[in-house]
Amino acid sequence: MFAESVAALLVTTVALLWLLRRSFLLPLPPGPRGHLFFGIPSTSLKTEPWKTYAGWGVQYGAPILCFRVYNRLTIILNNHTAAHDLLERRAAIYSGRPMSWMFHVICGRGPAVFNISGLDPRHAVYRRLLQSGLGAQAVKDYSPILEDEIGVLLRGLRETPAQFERHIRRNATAVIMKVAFGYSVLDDDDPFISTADESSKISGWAMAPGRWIVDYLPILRFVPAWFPFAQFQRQGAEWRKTLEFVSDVPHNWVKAQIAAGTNIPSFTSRLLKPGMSEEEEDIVKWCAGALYAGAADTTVSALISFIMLMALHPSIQFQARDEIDANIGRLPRVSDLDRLPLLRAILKEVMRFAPVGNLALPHQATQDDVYEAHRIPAGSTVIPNVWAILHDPELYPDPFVFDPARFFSGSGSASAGLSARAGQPDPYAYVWGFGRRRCPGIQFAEPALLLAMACILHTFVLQSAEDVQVEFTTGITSHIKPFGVRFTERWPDSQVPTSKVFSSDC
Ligand code: HEM
Repeated sequence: MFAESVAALLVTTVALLWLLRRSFLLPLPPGPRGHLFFGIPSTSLKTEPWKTYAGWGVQYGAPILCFRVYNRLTIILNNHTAAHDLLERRAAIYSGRPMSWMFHVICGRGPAVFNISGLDPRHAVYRRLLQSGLGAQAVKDYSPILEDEIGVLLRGLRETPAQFERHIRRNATAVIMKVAFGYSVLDDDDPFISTADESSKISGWAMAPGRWIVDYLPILRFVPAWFPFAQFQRQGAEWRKTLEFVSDVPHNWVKAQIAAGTNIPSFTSRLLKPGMSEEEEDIVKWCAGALYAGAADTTVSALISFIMLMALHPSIQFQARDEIDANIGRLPRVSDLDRLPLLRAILKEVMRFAPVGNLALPHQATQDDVYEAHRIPAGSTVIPNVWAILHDPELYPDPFVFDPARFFSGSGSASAGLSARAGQPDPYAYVWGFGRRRCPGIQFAEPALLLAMACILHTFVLQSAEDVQVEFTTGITSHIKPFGVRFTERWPDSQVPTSKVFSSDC
């Protein structure tokens, strides 16, 4: 008996040692190692880093890469299998967010939905509230808001088409401010319009790898702002004010409206209950703020890409317009969208060709792990290279060709002339992110985008110069760099009364 116990102990010890040895001795995934102390210079990641990562994938012949900036490790997942295996199948240990001392602590954004760790109990509460507030039923309730705001958008495009970006941005902000807070954006100078754009830029700057010394030496967060080298404290304090404006002002505005009995139903007013604890109210505030932060810049990027790509591809534009004319025959409404399969395929192709988030958002490994004989240490930042996946020629032949037929197998006039390439993987598996951090706004974003797309094509013909070079901006969300698009009205005033075209009742 004694001998058996000793043998069992020995076997267990050897097995444990073997396992430990295996994971400690396994190499990190391949990738550029850079300088012994500094690692990779962060300046090399300033412009379109997704292309740099894809290039490294070819150079090192591996779909999963590793590099270091100072003392922080980043793992890049350059293909769909690695992204799926780690971020979906092992979501339990890949749902963290990398700590950004600059953004989370100095700018005060730690508790935000986007930033909170997947292990924090608040994460599950946030997700539950967002899913119920953005689910199919909620979207039905918000349809009148979408339809009303489309009227304002079309009017703006008609009056000052050259400013189409400004109109699109106004529309995205107005919709989400109404949904989240019941707040009406009345004019283009509303502070929430410019702040949406600014907040998104601040998030990108504050989380840029290698930019803030405090991210690599967190002890520096205690250095006072007046200290000569503490520029990060001064900049952080300024950004904090802008970001707090976005979360606190509308929340307090809803509370004041409720107290005065003048509130209109919104995500926030539905969730705020008398006698709520401070903690519960704080959760509501961060969730509503996440609607604004999640929706405002992303939908702008997708819609602007759509407009530019339609202007560059008139034959696809006209087929989509024919589908709208044949299946609906008037200004579309939310309830009509299921009758526009070609338009949905176009949206998928816009999001594949010009992804809104080329690197989604970074996840963090919360435990040591081993993948394909490589070690992934706990605490590593894990980035899915969505751009590389969506431009992988094995998944999407001729990936740099804009071709909605990849996702359209319909028949009839709308499909005439489209190449028979349907059946390529649905880009929605990647463009919305992965696992437990996947975008909770999908059910809201898709109809909002489709409605705007359908109404724009119903109302205007879009044209651009032919020799335009499509280029992209770098940021958490990426945009096609703007070029001129001409909007020609399909229904001159004399034929269709304005109120008929632009009212949501028609
Ligand atoms: C074109 C539109 C949109 C795209 C492409 C998009 C894409 C994404 C992506 C890639 C992520 C990160 C997922 C990950 O970490 O794996 C994300 C997260 C998120 N999105 Fe969206 N999104 C869009 C619209 C929206 C809208 C309309 C809302 C809300 C109304 C929203 C709310 C959020 C929130 C709250 C998160 C954070 C989830 C978390 O960290 O747990 N998004 N989105």
